[in-house]
Amino acid sequence: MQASLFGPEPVELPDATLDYFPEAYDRAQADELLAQLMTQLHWRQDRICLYGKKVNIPRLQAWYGDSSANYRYSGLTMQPRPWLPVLEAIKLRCERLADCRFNSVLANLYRDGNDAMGWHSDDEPELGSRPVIASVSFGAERGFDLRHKKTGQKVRLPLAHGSVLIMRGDTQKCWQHGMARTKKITSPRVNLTFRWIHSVE
Ligand SMILES: O=C(O)CCC(=O)C(=O)O
Ligand SMILES: [Fe+2]
Repeated sequence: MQASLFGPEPVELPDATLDYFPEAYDRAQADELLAQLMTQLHWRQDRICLYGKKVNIPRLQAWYGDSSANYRYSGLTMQPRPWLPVLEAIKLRCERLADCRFNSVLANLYRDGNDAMGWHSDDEPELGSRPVIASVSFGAERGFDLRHKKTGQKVRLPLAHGSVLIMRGDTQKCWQHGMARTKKITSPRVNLTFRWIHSVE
């Protein structure tokens, strides 16, 4: 497969390094990959403890990677599922675009505009100090919100069907990101974030 025809488009923000490839995949490829990811991934409903109550998180998730890429989450050690061919192919494309390697991917399925992700940084110790994260989007275009931790500056990047956003440098240290609910969206979106997990003892 050829590399992206367009981009990267650098997104100029203080204390962040972002490269956006709006058409890493063309429309036909992106349609096909969306269908494969929706049907092939082992989507599950995770629950978190909120004010002492177990509640469903507002999206479905799946975790794949090398068997060594364990990570700890709320006191549990999570084992990734072994790679699927569709994920390995997308991983390779991201490794070429980002010029680095990934050993795991967190997949999120936003079934419609009611599904969302709260403000956070991808700053777990397993990710190291200046992680490179490649975020691939298929399906409904949703607004990816960024908020500077010190200045409060806010930006919304609409992430297109078939796009790749690469976050690196101080992006996680200085910014939070999230995805708000929206009544306007009634169709699904799949997002894959490729990461390198270091083993932490
Ligand atoms: O769905 C997105 O675009 C963001 C996903 C995300 O922030 C994450 O998986 O950590
Ligand atoms: Fe994130």
